[in-house]
Formats: sequence, structure tokens, C-alpha cells
Amino acid sequence: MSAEHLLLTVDDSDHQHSNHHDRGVKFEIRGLRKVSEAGVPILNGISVDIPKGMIVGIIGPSGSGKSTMLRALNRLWEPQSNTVFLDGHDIVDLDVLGLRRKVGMLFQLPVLFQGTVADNIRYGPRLRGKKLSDEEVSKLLTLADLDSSFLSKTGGELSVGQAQRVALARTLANEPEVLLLDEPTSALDPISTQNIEDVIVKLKKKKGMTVVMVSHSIKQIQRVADVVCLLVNGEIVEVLKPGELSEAKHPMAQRFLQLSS
Ligand SMILES: Nc1ncnc2c1ncn2[C@@H]1O[C@H](COP(=O)(O)OP(=O)(O)OP(=O)(O)O)[C@@H](O)[C@H]1O
Repeated sequence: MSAEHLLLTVDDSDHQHSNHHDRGVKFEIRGLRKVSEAGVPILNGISVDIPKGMIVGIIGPSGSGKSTMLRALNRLWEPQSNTVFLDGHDIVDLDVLGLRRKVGMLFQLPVLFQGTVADNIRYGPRLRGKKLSDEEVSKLLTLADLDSSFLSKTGGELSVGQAQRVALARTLANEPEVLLLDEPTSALDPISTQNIEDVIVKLKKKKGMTVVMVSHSIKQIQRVADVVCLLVNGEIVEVLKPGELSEAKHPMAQRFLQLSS
């Protein structure tokens, strides 16, 4: 295991000149490990800082641990104590529902609850005793690039791309400060993909959102991310700027990038 803590930095001018330096949250990961029940190492001591207001892309071969790493960040599995910190707080000491509100997650395939789009979007706030008005729900839909004609539709009436945007609006209704995206566009057509990418970039620029995004698409990562972590066999083997991916030095990373591009 490398004891080195990877610090992600960018010279992206949007980030440098963002008005949101005092907003957003950061993650610090220190030696995060996971071993399967059969004793097979899945994560081998991930140590990386994820600064606030940055879009961090995670790429790597299938089975390298990308989803596992992401899922630790909102305790879909329980990391060891003293390994994942959100703004300085060990996440295992935080209230898990509060953590998941702050750290929203979107998966490859959207799963909507029964009821209308509006019911779905109101769900999270309602758990906290807050009733969103139609106007507030419409605003969230707009943020996810959908218009208010969707309010009364049900999940069955939506395409996968539209459902994914509703799932995004539902996550945003919790006013998260971090978005964890696990291949959020892999089931979508190019236009829906572009819509989601645009929304992600807008959220970073307008709200200073911190985003950690797993993707199999190198091109997508190059379009969206400020910085890219290459994960191989449960370790971050390289941290690169999106424009420098071809300069990866690790042999497995090189091979993966050659085959993926
Ligand atoms: N709960 C579990 N028990 C045992 N093994 C697991 C568990 N979860 C994941 N794994 C294994 O850990 C490794 C990493 O899985 P993970 O889903 O994080 O990889 P990934 O990089 O996201 O892969 P992909 O790109 O295919 O989605 C895989 O070998 C997987 O089979």
C-alpha cells in the first residue's frame, strides 16, 4: 500500500475563479480497504483527497473496485473507522440518513418509486417534514432539464433517459453537496447522455457541487471531469488531467486506455 495521499489539483479556470470556494464539501480517504468474504482484496488502501467543487472522474478496468470505492462514500457498505472523512468528520460517526442526504448517489439504472414524478421528487423532503410546492418541484425538474409537463407522469410513462433525470431531480431535492455518479449514462442514448452531462457541469459551476463520477467512457470523462483517477486492482495507480490520459504510465492503465479509446 502506498502511504501517499493523492491530492487532486487542477488548473481549470472555472474552478480557480469559482465563487464557490467557501461552499461545497470535501472527502478525504485514508487507506480505504475492502476484502471480500472469501478473503480476496477488493480495495487495497485507497488514499486520496477529493476537493470541494471538483468533478473527479474514476475510470479503470471492470472489477477494479470503482463502484466499491464510490459506495463507501455514502456507506452503502461500511468503511473502517478513520478511513473516510467528510469535511473532517469520520463518516462512520455521522447519522447515516443525514450523510446520504448530503451525499446523493445516482446509479446506472434509475429506479423510481410508485406514484408520479412529483411524488418521487417530494419523497426525500417529506421524510424531513418539508412539503415541496409545485413550483419547487418544477424548479428541480428544470434543474434536471425536464419541464413541468412531467410532474404528473408515472415511471412507466418515461424513457430510461427521462427516468434518470427524474432520479437526478429526486436526489437534488435533498439539496446534496456531493453527487456520487455510478455510470449514470451507460444505459442512455447520446442526447440523454449529453443532457445529464450538461446538468452535472452546471451543478458544479452554479452550486459548487462536488462530484465523483465513475464512467466507462473515456470521452465522457474527458468532457466532464476536472481530474481523473485511474483505478487498477483496487488501487489508484494514476491521477491525471483529462487531457493527459494518454500519458498514463502504469502498464495496466495504458492497456485499458488504449483498448477503451
Ligand atoms: N460484496 C462483494 N462480495 C464479494 N466480492 C465483491 C463484492 N462486491 C464487489 N466484489 C468484487 O470486487 C471487485 C470490484 O467490484 P466493483 O463492482 O467495485 O468493480 P468495478 O470497477 O465497479 O467494475 P465494473 O466496471 O465492472 O462495474 C470485483 O471483482 C467484484 O466481483
